[in-house]
Order: sequence, then structure tokens, then C-alpha cells
Amino acid sequence: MATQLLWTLGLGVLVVWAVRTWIQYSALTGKAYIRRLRGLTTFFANVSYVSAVLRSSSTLCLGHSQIWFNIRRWYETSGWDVSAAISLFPRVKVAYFVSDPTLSKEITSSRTEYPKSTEQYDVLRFFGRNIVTEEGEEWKKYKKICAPAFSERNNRLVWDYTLRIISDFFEEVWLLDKVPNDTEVVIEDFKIPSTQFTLRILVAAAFGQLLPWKNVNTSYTSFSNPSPEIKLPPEAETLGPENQTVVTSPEELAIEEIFEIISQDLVLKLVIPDWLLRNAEWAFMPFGNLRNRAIKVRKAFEGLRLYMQNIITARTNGVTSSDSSLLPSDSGKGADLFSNLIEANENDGALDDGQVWDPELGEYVDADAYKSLGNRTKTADNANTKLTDVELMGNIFIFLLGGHETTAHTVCYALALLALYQDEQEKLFQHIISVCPDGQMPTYEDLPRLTRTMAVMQETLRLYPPVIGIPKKAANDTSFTTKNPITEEKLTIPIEKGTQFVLHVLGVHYNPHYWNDPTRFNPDRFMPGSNWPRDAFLPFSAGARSCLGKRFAEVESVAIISLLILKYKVRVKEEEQFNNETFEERKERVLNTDNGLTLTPVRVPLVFTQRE
Ligand code: HEM
Repeated sequence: MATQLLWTLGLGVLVVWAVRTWIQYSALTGKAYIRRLRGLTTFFANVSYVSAVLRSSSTLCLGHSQIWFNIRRWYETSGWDVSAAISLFPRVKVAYFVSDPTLSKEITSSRTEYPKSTEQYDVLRFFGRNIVTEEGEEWKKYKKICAPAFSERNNRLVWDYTLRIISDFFEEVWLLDKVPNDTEVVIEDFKIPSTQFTLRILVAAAFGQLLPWKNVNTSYTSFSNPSPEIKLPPEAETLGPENQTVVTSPEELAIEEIFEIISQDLVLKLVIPDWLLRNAEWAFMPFGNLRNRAIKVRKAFEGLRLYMQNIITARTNGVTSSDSSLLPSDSGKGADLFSNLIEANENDGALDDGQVWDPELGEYVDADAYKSLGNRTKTADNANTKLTDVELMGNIFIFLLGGHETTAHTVCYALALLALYQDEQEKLFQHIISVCPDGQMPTYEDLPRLTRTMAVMQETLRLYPPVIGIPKKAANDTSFTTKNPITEEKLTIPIEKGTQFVLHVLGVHYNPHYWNDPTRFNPDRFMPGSNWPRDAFLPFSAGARSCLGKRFAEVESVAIISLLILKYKVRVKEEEQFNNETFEERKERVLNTDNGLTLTPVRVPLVFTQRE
């Protein structure tokens, strides 16, 4: 009887929901502007945790891979650069995907009208609130302390550490000096060393700690013409899914392993509630693989907490970073992100150069001038501007998370593209040796002249932006206008408060109305003097909430790419099973992409030959 009642009740709720959905759906799709901008209709909300988990393309939800695979289809179908994506559950909603650069500029430059849709970032508060997860006054407080950490001295430190780390890698892992000239280094998947580079650079530039190359995982490396005296360093334990060992304590994990686990399985931390994760041993007992992954994720987060806590305690006790003594120049000494953050925190956002970040102006200003600014100072002074240890940890965590994979994958795609396009690689090599003749190592002062390396990086970011969609929402009932790129007709769309927008970075970057031959790899677009469309390039977002680590990532990527191309000629590894493929097939294979935490190359097999 009770079961029958429950069934009847359930069915009743379902019918009410279905009828209500149908009415709402008909009303929405009956609107002329929705019909004109119509994109996909899916069951679940387009930007949701469900879509993060269900990544395959389906009509169930607009998974992340849809955003990748449908780069331009929606816009081509409607003829407009804005696409209205409708979802049905729990209620009918519309989200606007924007590939119109003028509209995306309007959105990014008006933070109060179109704030960041931070609900989707709640989960990134595991270690504390931080600059990515907050909006409004709270975000301003974080920005004021965090922005000065990315100082010019830190950029120099990034450069110096990158040179040091990559040179050590050549000597200790690729055994540059010990390998005869005709020996080639064969890399099964270049994503692995590129991730190892950027993690080490990030840890060095964030904490002043140089992680040793000793015991790094080198299972992806071999030599095509090995001489007997060459011995690779011993391999560290690999942590692929095939490895089913269970880590018993967070202290057992090295920082590399922690990041490898977090990159692979962050989504488990996002979707499994904490109490379940704490009891993963028994809760997931019947699911061996899932159980082991859940335990590893928990340990990795505990390990990272311990790692960061130890550094905070050491710094609080006056222990400073020591490894910068190993660097070629000492101009960046003591300017690691963490030291800068603590300094800015102590000095109300000011660094020792007397500059302070004004979150409302969005620029550095003189600290004394800032204090004399009436209302703005009042807001800042009233807020409790000092970050607690928990907030410091939350922000450092976000620097590590935001700066690791993004840059690693950019460098990986750049090398893949250069391996495929040998003529572009040769142009780049000639350019680098013109800046650094006679085998000289490039210095930080050479950076502004390494324009072609920067152009290669930018073109890579255009084609493979790590962050492919940036969520925003409307703060009020308002309207927006978009212009048809072909007919120039203008369409004004009324929107309700809370309406979701996705700045569709891929849609903008492949927009043929702004980029000539957009699928072609052509670094010349970004060379000085060429007039590329600034508003149609959004890899770091734009406006007040754009990437804080932009310069960090540029300095690091230009240094890594320049050094690799200066020392090695790179090509795609020949593999028997792909002997008969065309260039287009090879390109598709080598640049094959999945969407994990960021856009991720699937497997990039490369061969590096030492240059004379
Ligand atoms: C190629 C490398 C990188 C790319 C493509 C990239 C991209 C982005 C994007 C698109 C955003 C805006 C996200 C949003 O609004 O939802 C962002 C924000 C941010 N990024 Fe990056 N990033 C990169 C490297 C880095 C690095 C190296 C760091 C730090 C070491 C970093 C730290 C941050 C921080 C702190 C924010 C939040 C800024 C705010 O909300 O005010 N990023 N990044």
C-alpha cells in the first residue's frame, strides 16, 4: 500500500515537472530572439558538475567535450556569434555562449554587471577561500594582496629558475653531455616531461625550492641509438591508473605524485562528499579501482595540505627560501610568490617598491597616493585586509593549480606543432640564434627580443587554449546586443538577473570573421607589426578578472621553448602502425585532445636530436 502510494506520488511529481517543463520550454523557444540564436538543447544544465563528469558528447548534457568538438558548428548554423543553449533540468534555463569579441569585451570589462559565476568554483575552496572562488569585496581583498606577488622580480626569478631547471634536465635526465651527437632522445609522450618542467618551475618560483631531477619518472624516455655507457636515472614509481598500489600515508607522497593524482582525479574530489571520501576504504569496497583512486585523491590533498603547512610554519619561524643561491643572477632572490604574498600581506598590499594594487582601477599605483584616495581607501580600510593562514594556503593552492597544467599543456602543444611544421621550427631556430649567437644561453634581458618564440606561444594558445570557456552571469535584469558578423544586423536580447554566459574562448579563437584561415598554425599573425585582433584573443580571459599568472606563464613558456629549440631539433616519432598516414592524419593524431581539468593533449610522441 505504502509502496503504491510512493509510486503514485513519484509519478505525480514527474508529470507535474514534465508539464511545467513543457510550458516553460514552449514559452522560451517561442521567443523570436531565442529562435534566431538557438543552439543545443540538453537535459542537464550546460555548465554544471554533471557536465564535468559526463564528458562525452550527448544530448544529456553539454559536456566539456561538446565545447571542444562543436567549436564553430552552433554559430555557423544560426549565423550569429552568440548561441543560446537550453537545458531542462531542474528547470528550463538558457545560457549564452559568446564568440562575439565585442560582446565578450563588454562582459569582461564590466565586472559589476557581469561578475564571475563563482558557484561553479565553490569546490576549489578545500584549502580556504581564494582569489578564484570569490567575487565582490572578498575578491578585491584577495586581489589586493595576490596581485603584487606577481612582481617584475618574480618574473625574473621565473626566468632564472626555468633556465636552471631545464639545463639540469638536459644534463641529468637527457644526459646532454654524455650522449653522442647522433643519438636521439625518444619521448613516448612529451606531455610527461612538460608537466615535470612546469611543476618544478612553479614550486621553485612559488616557494624558492628546487625539486631534484633524481628519481624522476623517465619511463617515457629512450635513446634511438643507445651507447652502452648511457644509463638513465632510476625510475620513480609511475602513478598511472594501471598502478593499483594504495598509498597508506600522505607523507609518503612526493609533491610530483601529489600533483599527478590531483590532475588525474580532481573530479573525484569535486563529486564525492568529504565524509564519503574520508571513509573511502569501506564506502567503495566493492569498486576496487574507484576505491584506490578515491583513497589516493584523499591522501594527495592531505599531502598537499601538509606540504603547504610546513612551508607556512617554516616561513613564520623566519626560515627563508634558500635555493635561489643556485641561480645565475640574484636579482629575483627572495621574490618567490610565497615571500611576496607574505610581504604584501604584512604591508597592506604594498611591496618594497612602494607600489600597491588598486583593485578598482585595476592597476598598480603609488602606495601613498592610494591612501589619499577618499572613498576607495575607506572600503579597503574597512575590510579586514590581512589574509589568515588558511586564506594564504587557499591562494597558494590556487596558484599551484592554476599555473601547473595550463602552462605544461601549452608547452606540449607548442612542441607538437613545431615538430609537425618543420618550416616554422626552422624559422624559430634561426630567430633564436639571431638573439643568442654562438651558443649563448638567452638571458632575461633577451626576453623582449624573443618575439618569434612569444608568437609561437600565442599561436599555440589561440589554437589550444587550456581554458576553453569562462563562466560569467548577469548581476541584474538587463539586455545585451550582438551584431551579425555577415549582415551587420544588430539583435538586442533581454536577460534576467542570474542568466549564465560562457565566454567561449575556442569559439572566439576560431572565429573566421576575425582570424584569417583560423585552423592554420601561423605564428606570423602574432609577430610585431601584424595587426591581430586583440579582443578576439582570450586565453587568459580579460579585464579585472583576467589571469594573474599571465606574465609568469609567458616568461616560463618562452624560456622553455627557446631552450629546447636552441639545443634540439624536434620531429614526430615514426611508428610502424602509422607508416601510411597522411600529414593531416598525423596532425590529428599528434594533436588529439581530451578535456580534463584543462585542454589536454592525449599522446605526443616526439624525437629530439641534439643540434651541432
Ligand atoms: C598558459 C597558462 C595559463 C592560462 C592559459 C591561464 C588562464 C587563465 C584564465 C582563463 C583565467 C580566468 C578564469 C576565470 O575567470 O574563470 C585565469 C585566472 C587566474 N590564473 Fe591563470 N592561466 C595560466 C597560467 C597561470 C599561472 C602560471 C598562474 C600562477 C602561477 C595563474 C594564476 C591565475 C589566478 C590566480 C587566476 C585568478 C585571477 C582572478 O580571478 O582574479 N595562471 N587564468
